[in-house]
Amino acid sequence: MRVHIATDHAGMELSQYLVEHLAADGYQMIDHGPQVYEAVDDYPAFCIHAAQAVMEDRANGLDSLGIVLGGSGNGEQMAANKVRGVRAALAWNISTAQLAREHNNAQVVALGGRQHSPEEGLEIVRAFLSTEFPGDDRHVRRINQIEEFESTGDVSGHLSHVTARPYGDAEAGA
Ligand SMILES: O=C[C@H](O)[C@H](O)[C@H](O)COP(=O)(O)O
Repeated sequence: MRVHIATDHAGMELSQYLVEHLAADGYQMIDHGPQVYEAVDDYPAFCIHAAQAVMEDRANGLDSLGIVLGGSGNGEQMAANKVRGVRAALAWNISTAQLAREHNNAQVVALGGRQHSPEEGLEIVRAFLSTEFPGDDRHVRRINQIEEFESTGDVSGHLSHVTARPYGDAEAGA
């Protein structure tokens, strides 16, 4: 399996550790940088580039996955999720990594390099990469609703499930 990985300065140590160990596991690792440490570099372009590469591979029939890293993983997840079709999940333990695949069919995992030891980060990423999406109907249905909104900007067809009730100050002003 091909794996695209990107980081910023805050995730570089983890990124290098993951590239080395995942390549030894047999994954085809594509490193989208940065290649040189710069303490003030910015995560969006690196992460977006890696996420785009995942989607390009998938459009060509490859089941590639992606890893985006930073200090928290938050901004990296946000950036990756701006790429059309990407479902990027922030994982902070093995369970959330597995659930990102099992329930959300995430193609990209985000991790915070400042939140985990390299060894722990590797185990979280291994859990993500080795878990399949079983395709349960309820999860497919929910993913389809996200994709519907992404392509149409509208989820009103599902609004029968949604209520918005004002409480507190909002109730007084309603
Ligand atoms: O969500 C963003 C990431 O955690 C970044 O890696 C982080 O904001 C970088 O922080 P700093 O520029 O203070 O090293």
